[in-house]
Amino acid sequence: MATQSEYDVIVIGGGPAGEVAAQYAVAGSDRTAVIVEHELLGGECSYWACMPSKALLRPATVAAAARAMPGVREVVGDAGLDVTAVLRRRDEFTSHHNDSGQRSWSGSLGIDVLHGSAQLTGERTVEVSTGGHGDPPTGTLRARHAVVLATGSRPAVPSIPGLRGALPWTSRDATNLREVPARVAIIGGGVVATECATWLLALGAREVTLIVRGSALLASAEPFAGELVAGALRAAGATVRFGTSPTAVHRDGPHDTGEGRIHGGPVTVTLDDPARTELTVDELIVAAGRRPATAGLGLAAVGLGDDRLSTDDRLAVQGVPGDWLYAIGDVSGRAPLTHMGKYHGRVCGDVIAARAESRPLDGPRYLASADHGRVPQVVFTSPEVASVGRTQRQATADGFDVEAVEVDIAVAGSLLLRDDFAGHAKLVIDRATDTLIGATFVGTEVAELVHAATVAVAGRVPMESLWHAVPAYPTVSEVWLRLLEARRG
Ligand SMILES: Cc1cc2nc3c(=O)[nH]c(=O)nc-3n(C[C@H](O)[C@H](O)[C@H](O)COP(=O)(O)OP(=O)(O)OC[C@H]3O[C@@H](n4cnc5c(N)ncnc54)[C@H](O)[C@@H]3O)c2cc1C
Ligand SMILES: NC(=O)c1ccc[n+]([C@@H]2O[C@H](COP(=O)([O-])OP(=O)(O)OC[C@H]3O[C@@H](n4cnc5c(N)ncnc54)[C@H](O)[C@@H]3O)[C@@H](O)[C@H]2O)c1
Repeated sequence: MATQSEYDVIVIGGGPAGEVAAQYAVAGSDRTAVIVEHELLGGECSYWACMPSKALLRPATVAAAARAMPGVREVVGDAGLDVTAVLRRRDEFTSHHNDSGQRSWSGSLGIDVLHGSAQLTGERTVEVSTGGHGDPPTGTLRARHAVVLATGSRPAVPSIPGLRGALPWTSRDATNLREVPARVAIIGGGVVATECATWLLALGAREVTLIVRGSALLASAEPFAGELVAGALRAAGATVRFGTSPTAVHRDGPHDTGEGRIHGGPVTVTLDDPARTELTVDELIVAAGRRPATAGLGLAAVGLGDDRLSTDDRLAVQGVPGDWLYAIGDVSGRAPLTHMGKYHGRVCGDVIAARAESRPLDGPRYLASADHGRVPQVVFTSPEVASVGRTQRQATADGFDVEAVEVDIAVAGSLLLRDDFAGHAKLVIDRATDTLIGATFVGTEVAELVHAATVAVAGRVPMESLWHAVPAYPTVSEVWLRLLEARRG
């Protein structure tokens, strides 16, 4: 059990959001904090999500760039990736699922870490079971100032007959794969599905089929993003089936062989198309979204009626008086991205510190305003999709009178990067204020382009001023000039 039972701040969940909240809540003070974590300190992001997925994707990007470059392609040839070496590097990125580095970090800040499952039992009171959920509690902690819920999210598994019993892969298996299935079907057409299809093809999967119930990949992005990613996945050998969902799943001999290993015999997926098409694959991956991890958190004990949390912009949970309960990161139901969870952690930690010291919460520092129309995201497919703020469709739905401008990315910098560079960019401009409210870039390695757009959106920089932000030559950022020129006509 903990070295003490009373802390200034108790954080439930030691993912990126929880860690940062604890750090900011105690920074420069003698306040005490504990993080209760039932798996590994560092959370989903470090061991099963961002880190392993990006470690699997980067070698494919580098190999494709090398193969596209005369003078280099003659040296690298057509050979596929060295799968063993890629997986070894992936395992280094996830610290072989050893969180001692994270624990040293928290120790260096004076933050205690308690291994166990936590649940709320009343105001400022948290019960911890060191065994797991459902086990008898092993201790009760009390928070003097705040309890922060940072429990993340869980994959949603649709109720399709036979699906759960077939022991399909979730993103945890796909990011921690130990063997590459030759034939794979993926349920979903969102971020996990498209990134996962990209690395599976690069690692040598022979048949990859995306089963997409809607009519687009990456449906919440600008439509051209999903179209370009679908085209690239098909060119790499994937099959993308739109407008269809599985109606039944059957597996011969499902067997829990462990994370990232093929879970039994062949899987047959029946689709709801008129032909009742059956796909037979070696592994099925569920990438159908994620749900906030609120189950078993004891929300009813603090008067919350259901399992959905809603927070104000100080990240305090609404419906709980006294400003002692906060929710951040994926569990908050706000943008489910690591950088946004860490941002919540910074805002929430600062709010807790100010309230503990009876300081006024003046100024924008204490409000998580970036959640509203200013969220950046990069989808690390090939091509990448980098975006911030609202799409044209979202902006119109939100009542903005918008102007959109778009161009292909074909500038000196992009041609220098790759002879075959292909990409597209779009700006969404609010006519009333003449400021940028959304931007999307699709193309090879456009990830680093998005922060300039984020600065313009967050800073409400007038379009007129952007004209004087001169992009260096020759860089892919010259696309900004092309966009502004296209707008001038
Ligand atoms: C495959 C994949 C790839 C992704 N790639 C990216 C990316 O490239 N960039 C990006 O920004 N985002 C990415 N994401 C999203 C990102 O992983 C999440 O947004 C991020 O992990 C959320 O952080 P968090 O701290 O809110 O939750 P988590 O990282 O989920 O951490 C929550 C922690 O709480 C613990 N916990 C839960 N309940 C309890 C309890 N009752 N008691 C004690 N501990 C508990 C869990 O064990 C976990 O460690 C990806 C997601 C997936 C699935
Ligand atoms: N690079 C990144 O930033 C990154 C990478 C991976 C994941 N993530 C985060 O993780 C979250 C989860 O990703 P995701 O891809 O699982 O979710 P998503 O919401 O992006 O996509 C879910 C997909 O599953 C489909 N779907 C949902 N329910 C279904 C059902 N019952 N039957 C068939 N299809 C169904 C949806 O139509 C959609 O295509 C995302 O919100 C994203 O923020 C981020």
